Amino acid sequence: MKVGLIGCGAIANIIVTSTLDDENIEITHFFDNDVERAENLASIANGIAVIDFDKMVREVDLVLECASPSSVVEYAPKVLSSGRDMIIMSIGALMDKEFYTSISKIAKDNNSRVHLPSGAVVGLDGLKAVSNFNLHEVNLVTRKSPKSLGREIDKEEVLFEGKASDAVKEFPYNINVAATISLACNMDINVKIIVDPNVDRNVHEISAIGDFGEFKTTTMNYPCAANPKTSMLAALSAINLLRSFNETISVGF
Ligand SMILES: NC(=O)C1=CN([C@@H]2O[C@H](COP(=O)(O)OP(=O)(O)OC[C@H]3O[C@@H](n4cnc5c(N)ncnc54)[C@H](OP(=O)(O)O)[C@@H]3O)[C@@H](O)[C@H]2O)C=CC1
Ligand SMILES: O=C([O-])CC(=O)C(=O)O
Repeated sequence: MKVGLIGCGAIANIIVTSTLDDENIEITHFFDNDVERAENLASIANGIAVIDFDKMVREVDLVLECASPSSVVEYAPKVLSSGRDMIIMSIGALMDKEFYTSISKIAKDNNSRVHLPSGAVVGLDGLKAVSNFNLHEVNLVTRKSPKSLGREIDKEEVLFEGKASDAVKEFPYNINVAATISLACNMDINVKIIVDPNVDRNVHEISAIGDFGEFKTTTMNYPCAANPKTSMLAALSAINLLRSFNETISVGF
């Protein structure tokens, strides 16, 4: 499977360096605002730094976005209308209902699919399982360091409390997980974002209550060295998704 990347930053670097020896995943095309970044990563993988986006789409089987919510809005319609599948990391873009509906239709009409990795949280398997079984409430509390959230503070502070659809607008690079959870359970979930000078992890706590019972998950992520907003698990979940396309037995659904 030939894969083209949009975005050659922290997530892309982990994905590329971790799949170099994987015979089923061939990351061949590298596209970024910053051509030098694309060239550097392309040289590691023996691939091509892309100038002509449309050409890249024609030459790959799948496009993996790990760039920004605005890149999803700009490029997803093109990729999906060409019949190519797409993996999206900047999932916050899909909280816009009109955009979500429009790319769903494009994908359906062109026989392409959108894949959303679980990203920097655990627990989506359970959430999906209970989502149609009278789920009452889902909450996410995210706690990150001042460095991750780009704040200079010396004591804990709640930066945001509200719905996921608003959280992704205020923190487009820090809370895509809220969008993933919302889409998994078909609910605009409750989100609290805390900046905490006493943590060096990106911590996400999910709690869900419904007729099934309740569950809580806590993910205490190491941030990526190249981008402290982003957790390593986000990249690892995309690698896991890429590998799942070649599995004959699927586990964990
Ligand atoms: N789903 C999840 O659980 C998670 C999702 N994410 C999201 O994944 C995305 C990638 O994260 P990460 O690798 O850490 O980000 P980085 O900032 O490390 O890398 C992103 C790269 O993409 C480039 N880029 C951004 N927009 C465009 C565009 N329109 N066209 C071409 N290149 C573009 C950036 O260039 P420039 O710097 O010039 O903008 C940068 O080089 C982010 O949106 C992030 O919020 C992150 C963590 C978890
Ligand atoms: O990586 C993380 O911990 C979460 C994140 O940035 C996001 O959801 O956008």
